[in-house]
Formats: sequence, structure tokens, C-alpha cells
Amino acid sequence: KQPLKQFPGPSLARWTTLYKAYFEIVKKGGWVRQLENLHAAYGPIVRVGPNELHFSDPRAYGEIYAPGSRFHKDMALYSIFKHSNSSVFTTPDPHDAAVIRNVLSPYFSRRAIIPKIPLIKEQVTKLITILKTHTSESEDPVNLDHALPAVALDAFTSLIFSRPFDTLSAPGFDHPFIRGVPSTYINIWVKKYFPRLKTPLMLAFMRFLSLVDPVTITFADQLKLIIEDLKLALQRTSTPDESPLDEALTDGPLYPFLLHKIQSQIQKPTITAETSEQLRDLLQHNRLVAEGFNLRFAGADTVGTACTVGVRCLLSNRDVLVRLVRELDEAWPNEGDIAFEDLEKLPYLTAVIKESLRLSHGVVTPLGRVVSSGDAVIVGETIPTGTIVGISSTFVHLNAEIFPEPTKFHPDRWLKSSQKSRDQNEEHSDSSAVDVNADKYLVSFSRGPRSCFGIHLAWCELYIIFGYLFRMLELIPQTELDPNQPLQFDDFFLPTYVCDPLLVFVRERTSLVK
Ligand code: HEM
Repeated sequence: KQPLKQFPGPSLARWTTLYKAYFEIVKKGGWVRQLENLHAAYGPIVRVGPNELHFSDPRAYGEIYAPGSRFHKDMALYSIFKHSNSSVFTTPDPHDAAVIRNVLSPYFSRRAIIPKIPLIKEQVTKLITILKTHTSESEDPVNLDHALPAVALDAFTSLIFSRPFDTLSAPGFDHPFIRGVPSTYINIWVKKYFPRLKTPLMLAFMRFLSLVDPVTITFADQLKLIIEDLKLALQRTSTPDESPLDEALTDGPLYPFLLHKIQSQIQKPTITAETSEQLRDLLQHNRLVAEGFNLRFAGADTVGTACTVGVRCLLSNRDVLVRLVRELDEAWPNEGDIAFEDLEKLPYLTAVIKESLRLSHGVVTPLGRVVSSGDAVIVGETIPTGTIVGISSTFVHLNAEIFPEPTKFHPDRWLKSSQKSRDQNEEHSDSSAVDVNADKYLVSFSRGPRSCFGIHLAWCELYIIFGYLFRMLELIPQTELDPNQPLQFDDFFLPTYVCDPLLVFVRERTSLVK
């Protein structure tokens, strides 16, 4: 029986997921590019696997990742992120995930983030000091494609673990923790397409990889740091006198907070037996480690990518850069510090960050969801239960109707978007047109019950990194960057940008822009 037979698509994809595997493995992350070709050939809904549809209409995004959606995550995709145990990110059912999200998200709320800002500033200031020192001691340019992910990783780990991973101290920021490219991590592809292939030969091959493959080795090294952190937390929380309040714990490392929070939730008389069992599961050692490990990737690499894309675009668009620097100079004219709350109020900086988030997309692989509670209607089509549905964020962010000249870095669009949307609503009542309220279509953090709960922290880090970097330093690219060159990326869940390294000379900024 072929319930999806009315949907067009390549013949091979009707029969096997190996069609998609070919682009992910052999074409090394070319699936999103292929999706563009498929939509050009077959229209707005394409059957991309025996049981899978991909959509290109941006309105599908709000319907697939809708508030209150009961759709499960597609485990064929998410099981590749399941290490020794599952985590909130790899929990398929939104109802189960909500239990864990409720425990974790207070740690990342805006209220909890504000007292941690000095830790973020400490890492960003460290980056700036290293860049200034480098400039006074060497004629060589600095590789920002390493420096920016390093500051993102150190800021995030200093916030959630008892100490940062300290990648900023590596000479030239060339640290194995930020160098590891997941695409070369062969385990990912074996797990995804051959999940049952657990022959002794394959297991021996995996063990061999853990001894020789650089990416596998760095994953193991990072796990070790996380396990040590959990051990510290367990020692701390086992001291009977230490039962601090939630508020005080949100200022400290993640694990003591998590242990305390779970234990206090379990003791609540109103809790159901099911939730209590889920919370007890969370207390297992491997489970806590998996949570920390996944957070490390969810929280650091995403911010790192938004920074590298944004800074590259700023350095290739002189007019935009000058406007940003001028705004920063006016808001922050003195040698002293600036409050995060003051950075947040700057309209052009905010627009620059939104544009950086748009062109870095968040996750580019379509976030597969399984239609799981009766048939669904998506962009007017009835989709049968059990179908995997998805739309890559790139089909929203690069849609020319919502974002004219979509590959251009154009922060002004965000300043204009609210006004434009008001005008459009007054002029047209045509419900079939995509409305131009760009904010609604900034989906880098996804939407619905599984959207990113690190959003407040991400925004806070981005304000501080962009604000400090461009107020304190002048960055001069070694070779001129072409503003008209669209950014090319490979798709390995997060985008991996395919371009020459971003090498810059750094000068300290002492005077205001004329
Ligand atoms: C610019 C920065 C960030 C971007 C673009 C981003 C993007 C996303 C996206 C698109 C999702 C949905 C993934 C999916 O459905 O599978 C997500 C989920 C998630 N994000 Fe972020 N994120 C960012 C920063 C952070 C930070 C700082 C944290 C730290 C707490 C974080 C933690 C998570 C977690 C735990 C999930 C899984 C939620 C769930 O499955 O219910 N992210 N993020």
C-alpha cells in the first residue's frame, strides 16, 4: 500500500531512504541543495522518501512546527544524536519532552541569564585581549572561523559547567574541540542508515575509530570533562547541609541545579506517577551526561555559526559595518562598560543580529516530524498519519517574497518589516498571499513545542559578542570579501559553510567613526 502515491517525487525515493542517504553521505551534505532541485522539478510538496514529504511553501513551517503540535520527532534523524542515552533533544514525544523541558528551561530563562552575564563578558573580553595582544606581537592575520566558535564554546561552557573548556587559549584558536567536523564522524551515518548493523565486525570497527579518528577522540575528551563535572556536582549535593534555593542554584553550574530541581519536583505531592517515573529516569548517571553533552552542541555551535556568518557578512558590507559602528559608538562613547540591557535597545545592532540569524539558518536539515494523531492538513493537503513531514528553514529564510534579494545581507529589512506588514494588512485581505511580516518568518530557533529554549541565552551572547567586538576592534579582512557572493553551505544538521577561512588583521579602535 502506497498512501503517499499522489505526491510527486523521484522514483527511487518512493522505494528507499538510500536515495536521501546518497546525498547525505556520498554528496557530503548536499541534501538541502538537492531539495531545491526537487521542488523546482516537482512543485511545492515532494515525496522525498517512501514515507516522507518535504514542503517548500513557507506557510508550511508554522503548520508543521505549530504551537501545541502533537507530532513526534522522526527518530531516524534524531537517533544519530543519542549517545549512550537519550536527552530532551532526542525525546520523540512532545508530551514527554515537556517534563524535561520544564526542569531545564528555568536555568535558561531570561531571569536566570541576567546574573550570569559577567561570565559571558569575561570570555568575550578574553577574546578581545588575545586579539589585541596578537596584533601587537605578530604581523599574521587571525582566523575568525576559529576564534568565534571558540568564544561561543567557552562562554557557554563557563555558564553551564564548573569551568570553561578553554578553547580560547589554544594558539591561533586552533583547538580540536572546535575543529571536529561532524560530517567526518562516520558513526553518524552508520547509526542513521544502518541502525541494526551491530555485527561484531561493525562494533570492532567503531571501537577502532574511537582510538584513531580525531573527531571521535575529541567527542570522548569532551565527554570526560562533562563526566568530571557531574562527579563534582554529585559530591556537592550529597553534603546534607547544602540544599540551596532554586534562585541561587541558577547562578551556578548546571548539574547541581538539575539534581536539586529534579529531586524537589519528585517530592511534590501533586506530581503524577508517570511524571515521577520520568524524572527518576533523568537522575540516571548516563542520562545526565547525555543531557550535558547535547547541550554543549546545541548551545555553543549554533551561536558560533551565527557569529561567523554575521561577522563575515559585516566585513563584506562596508556601509552596514559603518552604521553599526556608529550606533555602538554613540551608545557607548566611553572607555567603561555597557549594560546588556543598553545593547538590547540598539535597533541597528538588533537588525544585524536578526540578519545574521537568518543567513545562518539555525538548523538546515529539515526537522522531521511524524504525523501522529490522525491525518493532518498542511498547506491545504491532507497528509496521512505516520508520514514524516518537514521543511528546511532555508526555504523560509531564502524566500524572495518575504525577504527580497534573499541572499544579500541587508539588516534594514528588519527595521522596515513591521511597518511593511502593517501596510500590507491594510491593503490586502488575500489570505493566500505570504505576508511580509519578516519577524514571523525568522525561524532560526524553530517554532512550536520543540523550539529552542536557549533563545534568551543565545540572544544575550550575540548582543555581547557583536557589541564588544565591533566597539573595541577594527577587523580588516586579509583579502577583500565579495558582498554579492551567496554563502554556500553543506548540510550536516547545522550548516557547514564552504568558503575560504575568514582571516583578518585586527586594530584596536581608539577614536569614534568620523
Ligand atoms: C543562535 C543560537 C541557537 C540557534 C540558532 C538554535 C536553534 C535551535 C533549533 C532550530 C532547535 C530545534 C531543533 C529540533 O527541532 O530538532 C533548537 C532546539 C534546542 N536548543 Fe537551540 N539554538 C540556539 C542556541 C541554543 C542555546 C544557547 C541552548 C542552550 C540551552 C540551546 C538548547 C537547545 C535545546 C536543548 C533544544 C532541544 C529542545 C527540544 O528538543 O525540545 N540552543 N535550537
